[in-house]
Amino acid sequence: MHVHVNAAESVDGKLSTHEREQVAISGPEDFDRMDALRAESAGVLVGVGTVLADDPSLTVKDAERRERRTNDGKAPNPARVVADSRARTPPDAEILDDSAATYVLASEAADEAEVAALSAAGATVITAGSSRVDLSAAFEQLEARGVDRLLVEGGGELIFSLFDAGLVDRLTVYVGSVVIGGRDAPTLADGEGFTDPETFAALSLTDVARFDDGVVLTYDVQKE
Ligand SMILES: NC(=O)C1=CN([C@@H]2O[C@H](COP(=O)(O)OP(=O)(O)OC[C@H]3O[C@@H](n4cnc5c(N)ncnc54)[C@H](O)[C@@H]3O)[C@@H](O)[C@H]2O)C=CC1
Ligand SMILES: Nc1nc(O)c(N)c(N[C@@H]2O[C@H](COP(=O)(O)O)[C@@H](O)[C@H]2O)n1
Repeated sequence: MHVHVNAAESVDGKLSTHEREQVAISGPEDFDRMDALRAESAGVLVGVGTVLADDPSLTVKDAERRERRTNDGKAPNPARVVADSRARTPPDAEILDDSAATYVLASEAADEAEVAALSAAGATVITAGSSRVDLSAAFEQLEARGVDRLLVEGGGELIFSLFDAGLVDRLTVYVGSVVIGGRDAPTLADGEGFTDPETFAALSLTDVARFDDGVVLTYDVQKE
């Protein structure tokens, strides 16, 4: 599985406000760059925290990009994938409309009735892990279904877990020219955090580019 994490943060590293409400940190050029990344992906992954906060659609917005995908024999939109240990995704969430396939990665702790409701709403539920989604195992099941290239859009809890599990290949971060602040505002990588410097995720900076009134930093992730 190739995993590319892309997100937008303020200069102080926040993904949104302390109220966890969606804010547009990117400008039009960066949203278009993100749309191009979606069009190149087999799946777009977010955590359920992002679904609950933002209710994103995760579709390719540009019609020409969707047409190119169709001409290449692909579905117009990549699959939508949500990491959702307890199957909390609302059955009327945007990611469950009929514009693309949707996978819910759940754990064995998910309530059977919630799983059934998501299946009835059109999702394919993949179970991996006892109390939290085992991301490596879930990715193996996605690959078996042809989803072999993931764009991860957030949020901070999920992104930290992916780094912690050594699953990230590439990171692009748009740094918008704004300060959001707030000790409880989500950051690019939340979770428990690393303690031993030996275990920090090591990155290699490969590009710096200006988009809108901010910069996009591109990193390859060093793997052992
Ligand atoms: N600026 C940006 O680029 C973006 C900002 N956001 C913002 O991020 C915030 C949401 O982020 P978070 O609250 O951190 O939620 P999140 O989107 O990272 O979801 C976390 C949830 O995912 C589930 N999960 C299942 N398996 C997991 C695993 N192995 N590791 C970690 N989580 C797992 C858990 O239920 C966990 O609570 C919102 O405020 C949203 O607006 C979200 C995406 C992009
Ligand atoms: N790249 C980026 N920049 C921002 O400023 C953002 N607020 C986000 N948020 C994420 O964008 C996605 C929206 O998807 P749809 O337009 O609904 O398809 C979603 O993943 C948000 O969390 N991203």
